[in-house]
Amino acid sequence: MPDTDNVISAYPSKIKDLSTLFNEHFECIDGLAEKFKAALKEHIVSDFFQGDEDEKTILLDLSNQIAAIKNKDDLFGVVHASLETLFNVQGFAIIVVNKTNNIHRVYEFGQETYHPNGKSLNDTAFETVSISKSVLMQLAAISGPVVIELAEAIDLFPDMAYLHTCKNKGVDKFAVITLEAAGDILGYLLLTTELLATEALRINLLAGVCSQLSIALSNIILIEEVLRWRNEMELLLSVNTAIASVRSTEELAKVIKDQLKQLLGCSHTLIAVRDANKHTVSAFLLDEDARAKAHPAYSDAKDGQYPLNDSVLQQAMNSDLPVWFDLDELVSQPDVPLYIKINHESGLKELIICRFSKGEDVFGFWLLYFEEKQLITESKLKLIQSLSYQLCISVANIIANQEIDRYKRQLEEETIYLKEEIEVNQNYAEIIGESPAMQRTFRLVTQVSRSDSTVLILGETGTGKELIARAIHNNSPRKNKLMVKVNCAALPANLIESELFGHEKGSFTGATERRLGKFELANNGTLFLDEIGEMPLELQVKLLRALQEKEIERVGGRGTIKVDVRIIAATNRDLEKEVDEGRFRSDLYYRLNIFPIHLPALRDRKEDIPMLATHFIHRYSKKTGRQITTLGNKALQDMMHYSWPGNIRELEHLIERSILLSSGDALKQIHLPTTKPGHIITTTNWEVPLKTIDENECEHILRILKYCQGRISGQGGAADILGVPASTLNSKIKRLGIKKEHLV
Ligand SMILES: Nc1ncnc2c1ncn2[C@@H]1O[C@H](COP(=O)(O)OP(=O)(O)OP(=O)(O)O)[C@@H](O)[C@H]1O
Repeated sequence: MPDTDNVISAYPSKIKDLSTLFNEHFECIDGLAEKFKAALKEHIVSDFFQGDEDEKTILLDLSNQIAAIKNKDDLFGVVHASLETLFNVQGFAIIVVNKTNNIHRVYEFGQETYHPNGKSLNDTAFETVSISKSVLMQLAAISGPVVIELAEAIDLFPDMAYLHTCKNKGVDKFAVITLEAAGDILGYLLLTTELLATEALRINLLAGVCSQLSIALSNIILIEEVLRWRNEMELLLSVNTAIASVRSTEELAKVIKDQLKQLLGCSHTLIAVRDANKHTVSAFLLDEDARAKAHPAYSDAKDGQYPLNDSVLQQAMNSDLPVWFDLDELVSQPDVPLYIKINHESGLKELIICRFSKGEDVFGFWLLYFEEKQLITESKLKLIQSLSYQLCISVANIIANQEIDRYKRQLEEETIYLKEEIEVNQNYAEIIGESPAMQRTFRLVTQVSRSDSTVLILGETGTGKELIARAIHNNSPRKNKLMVKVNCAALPANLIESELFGHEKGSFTGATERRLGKFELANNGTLFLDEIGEMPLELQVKLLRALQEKEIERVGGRGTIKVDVRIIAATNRDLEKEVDEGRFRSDLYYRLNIFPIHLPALRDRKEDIPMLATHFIHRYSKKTGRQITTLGNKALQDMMHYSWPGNIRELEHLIERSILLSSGDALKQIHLPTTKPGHIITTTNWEVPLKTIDENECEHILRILKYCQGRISGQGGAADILGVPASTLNSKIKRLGIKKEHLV
């Protein structure tokens, strides 16, 4: 109930004037004045009660409308309507303060909104702007409605379109009213002060509107939070499903590109994993869209190996939560890592790093770069953390799959070698030779086998260099590991490096998968470098380095890999001569020539021929199902007088062929080749071989086939030279039992 005396005393001059008038002119006015006073009092009281009732009704209406509000569009509609009706307000702004990382949303609403950057109302309403810490502090000092100058308000919120609109309209003062709910400051309402001056008596009404507004605002913030959370959960679920089905780095890169980057609003991401040495990390998954790609140092940075304990990674390694970095601050510190430097110089502002760990073991990191500052909210950090757990599992799976693939390939290759070894062991079960030269060789083999020394086996083709190499390996402490053979003459120069040292996926055209080199495959075993004299000069340097450092680097790889390999090299070239003529590096020659073994040519140990011949007759009789029990004297004599340019291999093949061409249980004849340049037949007791027409024909066809390297048809082919149609030659070949292997 208002105090009417006080109200009347608020109008003293008017009451005084009235009573003077009445005193002077009317005696009876005294009684009327009392009545007037009573009436006025009654009017003021009733007016007051009416106003109070209106406000209550308005607030009740407002509260009903506010209760139905679901989003900020509804809120602006209702608040605008009530402010306009109650206070004739044309425009207002609501600033919602989000304390996390000083991110603030400014919701503006006004007519004819003007924006300094020429943006329209649709662009500016609800825009998100960041507010400096000092402004925040000034705002926090506001408790009730305060009046500030327009210039002051623009200083606080230079980008607020609403203020610029007001400036255009000539408004020079503003009221700032704090919006609070349950003791928390939600934000601020900005209005013109004109309203406060003219509606001074309705300040309570304004406070009522503001408290309703605060409730609605806090509801909207909660609804928004729930919706955002629900959206994030949905996205997280779909990303999780996508990540769960990822099997390769390519698939992972696609999920990151198509879903994660958009979800997190980051410029690019990178996954780094720990290297085999366990002290450094290097890139595992690079982002194709990395801004720093144009940076001159990008290629160095991308291929770099970074210590796990560098100033940046160390912090992420020690934190269970994602760690947030300001790149401006980071680069001002000493020893800033190259990857930070190039990203900062490419305009990136912030970085979040999550660690990947299996239990206590940190095996990698996820780096997310942002182009703008202060866009990382607490909820985004939580989201990043949840995603990093999924990514961690996915990356661990990919690495495990790669390892399995690698082992599978290694196993496949090892199986090939083991099969070869079994075959070879069957072949090489016996090394035949009783000549003093071979006995000397056996002694050397026994001596060197026990050590890890590099062995260089020299000798003409077919003298048994590989056989001796296997004997050394099989008698060495490494015999339970592989002996891996590389034929340096059989590979194109550009492939030998990858054959020896392996390659990383994508290191050259055709390198579709990471591949182990022979060095790695022979780890803890023996590497047999056959035909070492054929190795290209440029690769000789790399081989020398590998032999000296005992470590190799894969083609396209980052960093070196330690290997423990025993080297046995062989050549039929005169390496000293090769060195003199500049085709073989002298330093590599000295590195290989630690323990040379010279294998004698067969012509220099003819005393071994009968034994070798018997050995091969047994082997091939068995193989062909024949029962050859005798070697004719003439056949033996022929062999003893032949020069054997192809050495034991030639002897072996000739015996096989002769067995095929013979009949009965005696091998009476060895089908030695006729004179060829360089193949001097040293037979002293020349005898005319008594051959059948078929045998002669067979020999002649074989000779021509060899000359044509097995080509039958076409110009210059065997049929062409022999002057018969290809079909005729084919049927002759069939009839005479000539096989491919006879051409060797
Ligand atoms: N002492 C030996 N006793 C039995 N067989 C032998 C002997 N020496 C070589 N051989 C046979 O000769 C064939 C060729 O031997 P090997 O491949 O070891 O020669 P190589 O010197 O390495 O030849 P290349 O220089 O052409 O590579 C083998 O199939 C093996 O059966």
